[in-house]
Amino acid sequence: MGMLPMLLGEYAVTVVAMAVGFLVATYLYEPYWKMRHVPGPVPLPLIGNLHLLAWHGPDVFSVLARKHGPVFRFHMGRQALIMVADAELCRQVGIRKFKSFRNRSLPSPIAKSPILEKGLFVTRDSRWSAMRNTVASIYQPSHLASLVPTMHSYIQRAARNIGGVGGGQDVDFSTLAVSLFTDVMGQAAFGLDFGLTAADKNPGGDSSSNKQAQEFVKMHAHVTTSLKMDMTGSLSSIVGQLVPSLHRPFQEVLRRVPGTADRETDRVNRELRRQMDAIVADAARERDLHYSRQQQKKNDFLSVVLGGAAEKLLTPDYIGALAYEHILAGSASPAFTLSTVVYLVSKHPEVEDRLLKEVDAFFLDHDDRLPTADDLHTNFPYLDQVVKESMRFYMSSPLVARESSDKVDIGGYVLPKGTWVWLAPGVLAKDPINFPDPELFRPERFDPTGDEDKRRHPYAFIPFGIGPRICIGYKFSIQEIKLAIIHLYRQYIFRHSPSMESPLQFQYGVIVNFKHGVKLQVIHRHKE
Ligand code: HEM
Repeated sequence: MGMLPMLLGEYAVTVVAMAVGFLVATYLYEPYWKMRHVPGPVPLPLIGNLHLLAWHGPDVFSVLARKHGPVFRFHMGRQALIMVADAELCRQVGIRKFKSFRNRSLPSPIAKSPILEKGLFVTRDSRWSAMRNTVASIYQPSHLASLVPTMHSYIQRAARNIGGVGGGQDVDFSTLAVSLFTDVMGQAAFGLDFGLTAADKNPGGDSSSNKQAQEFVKMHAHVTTSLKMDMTGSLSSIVGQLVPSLHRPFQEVLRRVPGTADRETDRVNRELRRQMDAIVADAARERDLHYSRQQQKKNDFLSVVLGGAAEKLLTPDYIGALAYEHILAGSASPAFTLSTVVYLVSKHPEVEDRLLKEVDAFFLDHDDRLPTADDLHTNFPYLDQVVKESMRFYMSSPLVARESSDKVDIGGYVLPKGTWVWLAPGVLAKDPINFPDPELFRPERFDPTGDEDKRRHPYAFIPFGIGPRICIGYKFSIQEIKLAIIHLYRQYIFRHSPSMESPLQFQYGVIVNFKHGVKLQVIHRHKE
């Protein structure tokens, strides 16, 4: 062998290695290069700016907005996000330029989740608008008002259940709130009583329907908590965040490997799909039976969607996904909000005092009065402020995702088609310009007759998102949360358990959740 071929061989290896290095660097840095005209922190290879999120938690977005201005770049792995942290610019993205921002941009583990991909949250363009128009009727005020008695009976049932935990014992309020709203949503979405808050049912009971419901909810909890965005999810979802195109191949391989989180997620997704399909098929059969017997129509989500002209648009798989999405979206966020209200109120005696006075005044001389949807809207002004301030203080969805469908200018920055633009309601909620002393819990700041409320930008407080793509369950949740608070505070007050950590710790997934629950002590207000 002569020297020349050997040198050529080494040379070829070097050239190939350099070419591969160049291609990898180009692949990783291309998104940064395209967005370099937008200010922001320098991304590291592969992880982008995720290390900042790990260090500071979501406060990082307030820190970056202060440093770089209201429009800045943040790299989630390779993916560039353009963050918008200004109320007027949020209005532009969410409302004024909605035509260019109809769709949500979502990390691959969420967008490709078989359980979510046919729901309203992930669907895009004309299919989304057709689906949204179809289900919007269920959120009309008259339909919501008709749900009050059901909500009421479940809330009373759960409240009785809390009462059973006496003697200064701790309750994990957040778990209880998830059970409560899952029950409410089970009824509202499927017309089924999951019975999670039924005092007369043994939660671990062995009736087969009870067991099935428990299993369903266990899987449901798995879906809610496994969609994490902070690099602590399954291996494929971590890889998917760093290099989105690798998510699917990794998932395909890992779901075959015993013991992996991907395998468990795959099992749960399949099983949930199977159960949802069965529930939809049952509901369709029952509906036909109702029609043939001329019985009164049912008003749960499934029956309404099945009964509408929607059948051509919504095949059973879409209907199943929509109904399931209701349970998923409809239990976790309202439960988070209710738990934060109770947590914050029990820390602020002056707020608790005013709230109790308002609740008691409503029932004065009418002990068995049931608040109507109208009452909830108009007769509890302070409660309204308490709920808003709690949502501002601890926001369950501090980021709202959009994607540009053409070239568009936001705040003086021209963004190419396909840019991921994320609004930051969590940053707006802590901005002293709109919320003086943002670290103080002060419900009165939302008093509509007060100066602070009048001065505030109309889109500075957007915990349910903004524009045509705003949360569809917005009014539904406010109604159930208010109803729950009224019933709870008629009977109890709450105090922090000594075993609860302070300050509260959170985990960041599709929505924010508590790391260790919200542990409270329940005190009966009127001991017989
Ligand atoms: C406190 C409770 C809740 C909060 C804070 C909340 C928050 C949000 C947010 C921030 C969005 C994104 C909006 C946007 O992109 O502009 C959203 C979307 C959505 N929410 Fe909620 N949500 C809550 C309760 C509910 C409930 C009870 C349901 C179901 C009944 C629900 C169903 C949905 C759906 C289906 C979407 C997607 C809407 C679409 O893309 O058209 N949410 N929610």
